[in-house]
Amino acid sequence: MFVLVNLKTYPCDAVSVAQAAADVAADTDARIAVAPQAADLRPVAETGVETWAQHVSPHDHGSHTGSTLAATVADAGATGTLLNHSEHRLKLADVDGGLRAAEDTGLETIVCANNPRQIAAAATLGPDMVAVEPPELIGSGTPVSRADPDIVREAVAAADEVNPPVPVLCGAGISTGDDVEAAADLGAEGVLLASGVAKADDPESVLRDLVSSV
Ligand SMILES: O=C(CO)COP(=O)(O)O
Repeated sequence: MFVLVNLKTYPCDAVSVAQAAADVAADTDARIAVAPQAADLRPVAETGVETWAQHVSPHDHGSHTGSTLAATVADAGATGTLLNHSEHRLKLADVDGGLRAAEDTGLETIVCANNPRQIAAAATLGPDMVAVEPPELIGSGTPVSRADPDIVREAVAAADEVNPPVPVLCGAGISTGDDVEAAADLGAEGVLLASGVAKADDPESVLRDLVSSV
């Protein structure tokens, strides 16, 4: 199971969460990655943790004020990027363009989606992975793998129908090893989570519990 911690814009210390994630990954052989804000990519990557961007733009160098280029995040140490997170929705053309920009730079990609129909559309675009996150459960503390297991099962089936090798992650409310185990039982190959780690008093112990069953 792949555990990807999206730090969003939570007021946590990105480097100390990244260091904790790097330590837990080294001790356990679990695959754990951290996705900080763009400005924190380089110091996070310097901890040695697998580092992902939260978003990249479809653009190349030029007159694109406010954009985050795939080449720039890769240069800062990111090896992958999320696209189309529920809190950063994109036009279809920009999901496709972001994917192509990431691929050209050698970044791994995850396209996020709200539901199984969108997962099918996302998988058709050929990302490395897709992630289903029902918006109403994001930040709720109620894990999708328990609150809405069918959405995970149906997302796995939808991705399998259009693009069989594409792994499906699930996210929203995931915060314990039991939640990760439940996600795996539903066919997910990873989890995407945020508040359970970013808002924890002791992120390292949460991370250790998260990977205890993987
Ligand atoms: O949006 C998410 C991860 O990208 C999920 O957020 P929570 O783990 O806070 O529910």
